[in-house]
Amino acid sequence: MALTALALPRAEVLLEPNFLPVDTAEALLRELTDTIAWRQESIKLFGKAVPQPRLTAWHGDPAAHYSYSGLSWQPQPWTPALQMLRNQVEAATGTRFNSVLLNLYRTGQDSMGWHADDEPELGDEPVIASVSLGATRRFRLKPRHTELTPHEPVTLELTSGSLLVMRGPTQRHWLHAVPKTVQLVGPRLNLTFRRIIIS
Ligand SMILES: O=C(O)CCC(=O)C(=O)O
Ligand SMILES: [Fe+2]
Repeated sequence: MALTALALPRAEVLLEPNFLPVDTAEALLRELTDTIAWRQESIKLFGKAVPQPRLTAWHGDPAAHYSYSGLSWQPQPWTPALQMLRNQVEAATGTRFNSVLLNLYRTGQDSMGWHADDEPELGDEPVIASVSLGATRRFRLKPRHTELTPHEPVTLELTSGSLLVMRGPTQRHWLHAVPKTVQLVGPRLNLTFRRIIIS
């Protein structure tokens, strides 16, 4: 299997559903769930601290500082498991990454709202490589400006072991989200590998 491009205007989105074997994904899910120092961060909304509906962790090279949703992140060091996965993702994408954001969606009530990964630290056309482990969740994409990019929202089912890559102008022209679901789903762990531009 290889990365396959989706036919979307003003975007480069590629998907490889079976990037990791099922048992590898299962073992990695268990190891990361148990060993990562998960935190529930809060974001300021209208001056009020609102806990994010998911757990997060940030690992990377020491120089890869990052701000995300108004939060400032100092990366934790690479663990052997994260380092090994980074090597595989770099080989599959032909891109170097210096950090990874981990998100743990504990239940169907955990989610991520509409956003683009367009922070200045990521540069003009960032490559974001996203590995999913555990429960299948819906990943939605929609144009930022429907006049410029007329297209219906797109829904992908991100299964355990899948690799999704967003690159080129995707973050400039599209938003993405992981909506809540009322279905009874187990935990899902997502890792987005990124390259922070170190100034
Ligand atoms: O969980 C996902 O699939 C998406 C995560 C995401 O968009 C992000 O970390 O910026
Ligand atoms: Fe994102």
